[in-house]
Amino acid sequence: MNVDGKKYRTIWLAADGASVEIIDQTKFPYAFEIAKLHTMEDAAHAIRVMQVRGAPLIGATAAYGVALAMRADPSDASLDAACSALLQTRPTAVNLYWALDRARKTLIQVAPEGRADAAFVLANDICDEDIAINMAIGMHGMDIITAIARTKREGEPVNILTHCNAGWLATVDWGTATAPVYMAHDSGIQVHVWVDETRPRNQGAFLTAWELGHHGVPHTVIADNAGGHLMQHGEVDMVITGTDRTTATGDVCNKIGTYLKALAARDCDLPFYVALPSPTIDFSLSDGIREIPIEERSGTEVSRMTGRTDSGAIETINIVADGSPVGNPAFDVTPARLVTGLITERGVLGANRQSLAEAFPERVRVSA
Ligand SMILES: CSC[C@@H](O)[C@@H](O)C(=O)COP(=O)(O)O
Repeated sequence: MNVDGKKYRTIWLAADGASVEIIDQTKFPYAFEIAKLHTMEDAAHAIRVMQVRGAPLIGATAAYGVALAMRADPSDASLDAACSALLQTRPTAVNLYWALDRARKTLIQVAPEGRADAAFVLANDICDEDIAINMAIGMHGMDIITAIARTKREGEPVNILTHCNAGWLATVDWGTATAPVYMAHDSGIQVHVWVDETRPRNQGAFLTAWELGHHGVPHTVIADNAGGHLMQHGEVDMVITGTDRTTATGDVCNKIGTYLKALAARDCDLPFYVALPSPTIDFSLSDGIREIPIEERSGTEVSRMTGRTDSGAIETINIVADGSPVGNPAFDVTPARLVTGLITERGVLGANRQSLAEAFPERVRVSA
């Protein structure tokens, strides 16, 4: 997407052809900075500390991480070591496993002397595919927004609530949940986005607000707890979130607090959509609540807050009573029964085994 008139992806091969550049997302919303990854360890670090984050971008970064490892040492042992080191970086988004599995299966068939080049081609393909997938998600999701827009009075926007950042910063470009929003906005449909996930990491306030603002999409940041109230008062027309892992049965795992939005949407009889690229589907799982590993992150993300003071300094403060233990589960699972539809690159699907299997038969066979 455009940042101050210049087109960016979130990750790309640097001009030197040997390193990889990323937008450093730990600097948002105060600075737009590019960081360089020279080694597989740099890529693993970038995923671990969330310089890059969001399920599709984690997968793309892992693929580049393998390529950097192959440039340093293209042996079988190095390939295995790189895949297993990168797999340890974050547990919940299945795109990480998907990208590494694809990289390993592809590269093991290539002679070591050709592996680095093949690995960079593969990483680049994964990035290009992610963009194409998100554009298709955008087109399918835009149809839903268009239908709601037709029910609105002149000048009234379609109000969309999204949680966390499933925007272009979470992918290579366009985003998943935001792709329909950007496409609707670009085609002249009036949209307004309620932006939340203000805690624990402020991904909505820091990232989604930043990217919507830079694209000129009208939006309002709200506290996480405000969503249900706005739904009860007719201020929300639909919810669209992303997902880090979706089971074969349509259960959806996404940033903590997504489940509560889905419950409120159901109580208010509002559509709750989840936008996802097919690499986010884990066809090996059937029960999201029991089977999806949930990342437990540092309690300091809850007990501290970082922000910019009026004088421009970035400071971190403590906000929890001294001595109180703090828990920080980073994701939750929304059961399929609460999901109105899954917006995928192959259309809007029912959140159930049959719809997913019919839309992606080649994936079912591979994981069966
Ligand atoms: C298109 S991204 C979907 C999800 O990855 C996104 O909603 C999310 O939960 C990101 O969590 P994060 O912890 O920032 O990696």
